[in-house]
Amino acid sequence: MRSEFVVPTDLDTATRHPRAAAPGEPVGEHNPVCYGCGSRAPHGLNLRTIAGDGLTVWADMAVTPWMEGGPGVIHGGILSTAFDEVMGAIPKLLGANAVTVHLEIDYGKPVSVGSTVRLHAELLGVQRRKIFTKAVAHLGDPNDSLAIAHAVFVTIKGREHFSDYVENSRAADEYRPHFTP
Ligand SMILES: CCCCCCCCCCCCCCCC(=O)SCCNC(=O)CCNC(=O)[C@H](O)C(C)(C)COP(=O)(O)OP(=O)(O)OC[C@H]1O[C@@H](n2cnc3c(N)ncnc32)[C@H](O)[C@@H]1OP(=O)(O)O
Repeated sequence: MRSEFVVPTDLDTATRHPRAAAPGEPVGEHNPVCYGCGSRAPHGLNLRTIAGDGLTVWADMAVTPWMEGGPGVIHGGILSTAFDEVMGAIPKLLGANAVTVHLEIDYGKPVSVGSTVRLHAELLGVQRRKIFTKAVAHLGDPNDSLAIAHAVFVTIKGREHFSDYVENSRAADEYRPHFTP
């Protein structure tokens, strides 16, 4: 499948954090009310991302009727959200808090409502605070991809980054103690 994302040639390697989820274990939600992974998000994907071998993760997403875009197929924005979420678990394997600064999707084939898509993401490398990732969506054969995504995440200091916004969170009551000096 075609992708024009240019992966820098001078990326550094990185190692899995000693306390990161082991292969086969869920990576865990970064926010219980996150649209992508939150188990308590009233609307959302409720994706459960699992650590793979090395610096990889995967998740399965059932494509249900509310995800429809074109007749009978998934909306590209939903697939994009799922990619962002799954690739966003890679920084956690490195023990880092990070947010997306760049997300690029190449859509190769329509994805049918009723199917279950597997999203598989891997670390490409790091460069200073930047974390480069790639992901593939498929129906069981990773070599027969439906779509490919690339994303760049940048590490942040969680409290600093979210302090001006945390009061807007549905879970503000739970977060407040962590943000009070
Ligand atoms: C109790 C506490 C709880 C806290 C718990 C936290 C949990 C962890 C939450 C995770 C949540 C994930 C959720 C899902 C994924 C989202 O949905 S994330 C949401 C969408 N993303 C955002 O809102 C990010 C908005 N952007 C920003 O806030 C700022 O750009 C950032 C990320 C803080 C970076 O700003 P900065 O610190 O000033 O850094 P800056 O020097 O501009 O950039 C750093 C590097 O990134 C590069 N860069 C910046 N933008 C780009 C770009 N668009 N393309 C390529 N490179 C870029 C820069 O060139 C620079 O590179 P180098 O100079 O090292 O080569």
